[in-house]
Amino acid sequence: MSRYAHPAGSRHAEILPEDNPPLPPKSLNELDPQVWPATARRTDGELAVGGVGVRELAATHGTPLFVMDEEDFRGRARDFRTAFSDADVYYAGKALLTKAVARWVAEEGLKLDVSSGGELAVALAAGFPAERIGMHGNNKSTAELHRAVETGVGRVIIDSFDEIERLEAVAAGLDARPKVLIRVTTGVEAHTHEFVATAHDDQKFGFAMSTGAAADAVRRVLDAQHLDLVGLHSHIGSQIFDTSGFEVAARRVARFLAGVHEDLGITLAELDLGGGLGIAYTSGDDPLDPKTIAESLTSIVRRECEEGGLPMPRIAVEPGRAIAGPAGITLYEVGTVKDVEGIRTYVSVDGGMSDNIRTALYGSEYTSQLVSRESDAEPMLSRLVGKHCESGDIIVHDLYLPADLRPGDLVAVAATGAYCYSMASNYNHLPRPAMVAVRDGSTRVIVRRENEEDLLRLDVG
Ligand SMILES: Cc1ncc(COP(=O)(O)O)c(C=O)c1O
Ligand SMILES: N[C@@H](CCCC[NH3+])C(=O)O
Repeated sequence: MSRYAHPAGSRHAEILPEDNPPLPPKSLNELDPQVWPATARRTDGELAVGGVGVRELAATHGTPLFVMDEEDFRGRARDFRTAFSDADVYYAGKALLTKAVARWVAEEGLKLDVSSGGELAVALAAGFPAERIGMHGNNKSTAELHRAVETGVGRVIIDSFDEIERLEAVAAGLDARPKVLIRVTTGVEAHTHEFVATAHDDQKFGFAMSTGAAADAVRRVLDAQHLDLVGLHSHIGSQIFDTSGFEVAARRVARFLAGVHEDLGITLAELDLGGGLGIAYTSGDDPLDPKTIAESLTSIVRRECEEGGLPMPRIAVEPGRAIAGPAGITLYEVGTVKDVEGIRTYVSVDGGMSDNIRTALYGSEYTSQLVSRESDAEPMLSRLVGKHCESGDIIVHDLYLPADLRPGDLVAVAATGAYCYSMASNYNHLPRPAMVAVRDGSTRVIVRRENEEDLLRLDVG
């Protein structure tokens, strides 16, 4: 079970107790299909994804390298579309957004959630239809709102009283009337890391239902002449494994919808229940499947609406991680193997917290293996670390790698498709890795590797 999955408080940068290492796995070469991308296979010992061997990928494109299994990504997008066939599925671009990814999303018939002007710009550059985009953000600037309204995004999710005024002014200036949803917080304590729980009252997102702010926001938006209120939005957090948090939130927000109907005589047609479905980072993780969650949410909303005497709204969801996460791996080359006698072996690779900040930030767990070959050597208790000047620059806290691991070997970390590239940095002036999409034996660079020129491009001093 991932540490991340527990409401463990601020466990970021915490080092696991040394006396409690995990048990070695049965095999160091076996790929758990729950954790690795759908097309991942070992052929003659070497890992291939999308029919392309990792040695060829590393030789041609260098390391670290993000490798996206296009078939896996598209398959998961399709699974959501099928499960939510009577609803709207907005892929949450914050998990991973490139022009190619935006096109996959469009081709698979999903809509797109963007949470900044930058994400909107990437989507538009990819030719993503503006009317299928929803715009999020707890502090959207006037310029961002202007761009969203001017380009005709399908909806804006309002997050603050200031934004109501700002968006009304922007819309009036453009003589437009954008569709808007109000983001409410339901008071649900999601079972996840506190940094990514978003529905309790003491945090920055949305309008609290418990304090009356949400009801106030509804009234103010209704008074705004240039805003077309179409629904409510609730997102409880991210990397969640149990249905109960989603269910309680769905019930509360559907009741609130019924309250709006009763008090104001207004029927809001849309109910967006956000994203947040967890994925398997390790074999112990047990993710929910889209079909189960779709059935449960739909029946809860239906029941509440029947009881409140209002028509069933159109449901929307916003999965990000559950579509992009399992489709991606990161390929690294081992640089040094350092045995700290009696404790563990530190395996340093050519990336680190600049391409995966999640371990340092949330104490996340990952699965990693030697992938350029297989090995029958003894399992060696290891810590996979990067090349940054931080002792917290850890990619995988505790794992077993084969004792014959040596510099030049390739290791892969699974389930890095979401929130790794999108949260990458240039710390220590490391160029950000390239990203390739692999499918049916062919490889396409979808984001090129940064180089020294890129690192110096903005430094005009
Ligand atoms: C409003 C909103 N929608 C969707 C998501 C996507 O979440 P996830 O990637 O966990 O599905 C997030 C991130 O937590 C979010 O804040
Ligand atoms: N970035 C986070 C999740 C935040 C989701 C966006 N609201 C992660 O890596 O898990």
